Amino acid sequence: MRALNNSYDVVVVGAGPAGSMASYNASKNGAKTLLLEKSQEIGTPVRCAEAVPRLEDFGINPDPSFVRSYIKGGYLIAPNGKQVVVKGGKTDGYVVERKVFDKYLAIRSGQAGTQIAVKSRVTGIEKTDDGYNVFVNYLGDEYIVKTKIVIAADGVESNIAEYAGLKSKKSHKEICSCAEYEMTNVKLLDNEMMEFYFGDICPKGYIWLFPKGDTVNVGIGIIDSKKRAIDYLDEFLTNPLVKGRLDNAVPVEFKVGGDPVGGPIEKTVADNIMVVGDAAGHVSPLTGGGIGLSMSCGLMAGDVAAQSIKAEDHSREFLSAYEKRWKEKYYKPLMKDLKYKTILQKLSDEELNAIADSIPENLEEVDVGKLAVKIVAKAPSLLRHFKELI
Ligand SMILES: Cc1cc2nc3c(=O)[nH]c(=O)nc-3n(C[C@H](O)[C@H](O)[C@H](O)COP(=O)(O)OP(=O)(O)OC[C@H]3O[C@@H](n4cnc5c(N)ncnc54)[C@H](O)[C@@H]3O)c2cc1C
Repeated sequence: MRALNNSYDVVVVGAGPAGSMASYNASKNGAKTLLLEKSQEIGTPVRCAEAVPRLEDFGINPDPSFVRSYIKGGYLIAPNGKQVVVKGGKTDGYVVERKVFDKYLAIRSGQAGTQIAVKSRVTGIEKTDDGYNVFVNYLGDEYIVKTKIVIAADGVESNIAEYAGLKSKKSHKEICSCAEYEMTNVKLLDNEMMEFYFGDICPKGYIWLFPKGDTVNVGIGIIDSKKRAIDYLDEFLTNPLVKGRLDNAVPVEFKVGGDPVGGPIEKTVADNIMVVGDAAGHVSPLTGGGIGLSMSCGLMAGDVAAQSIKAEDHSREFLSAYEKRWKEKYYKPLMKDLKYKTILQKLSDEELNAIADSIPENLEEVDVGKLAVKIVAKAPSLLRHFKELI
């Protein structure tokens, strides 16, 4: 493989959204960059519900080749069936075909100058005087690629950062176990709205229905439960909450995966290395969404990598500009989401019902104080959670 017989300014491990965006920005800003992906086809296997934020905010045209649905909001559905409608903001976006979308992002990076090697698994990295040796297995042959900077974008299964002593191990309580059917013949409440179900039917997580053109992603994410995610999902298919809407549904794809919802890791840079995306915990602990965050933090890492090459300074101090940038933008919101998730996980079905029953149709006209009093009147046990929020 020609691309592996070379040395680079920047080697990015993993061609997910984080890696493709990081390599795109590194190349665009002049760094000689290699993107390594262990899969033979970028974007596969898919382990995702495929909802992405407004792509226009990343300068990406929402091309029909990968956009399957436009999303204008979602229904949050309590155990008693009460629906709370949320629209705009973070719920505004698309459901994409990730196999095509991830490949599109890699192609875009290749067109900016990135060398790409697929079916190339990184098996280790070794610190050198000013950079790293990256060990790559390609079709059974071992290669050593020299680089000044490594960007670890190797997702939830990440071990590249740990080779550099950066990542703390996440416990199984911080990884959401997910299972998902992509199904056709599903009747949605609205073809432009997502549906989210909460409560005992999906312990410490939620069930989702995301419109995807002529199919729907029907999935579940749970934590630390007695049964497997797929068992809860199969039970849900006949739940009265979706009565008559999934009766004729047939799966055309099945996906499983882990979502790191324990919050961001603290240290994401060391000399000659940066960590980004799922590998860095750049995922909302509340929603499990990480594509937008990975893309955004990937751009930041690629930008700082290119600056570091120009400045001929690849030290931790220089690369800290990346950590400073993502923390300024995302650290507080991620920690807030972590707090909300922790509270949400403790709510009983009765408490979830009390909250949903008290929330008016028009959320914009809500007086938060009066709403809190109304909710606590319905379920006094909720008072302890309000105290946690203060
Ligand atoms: C079931 C499920 C549903 C989800 N739904 C959504 C959703 O609807 N919206 C959303 O925003 N987020 C969702 N997420 C989260 C989202 O998928 C991730 O946050 C996102 O993919 C992170 O991007 P990334 O580039 O960091 O990692 P990834 O997309 O995981 O990419 C990492 C890449 O690194 C490669 N790699 C790993 N190790 C090596 C190695 N040693 N050598 C070479 N290559 C390697 C992998 O093959 C992979 O291609 C979901 C997650 C799950 C599990």
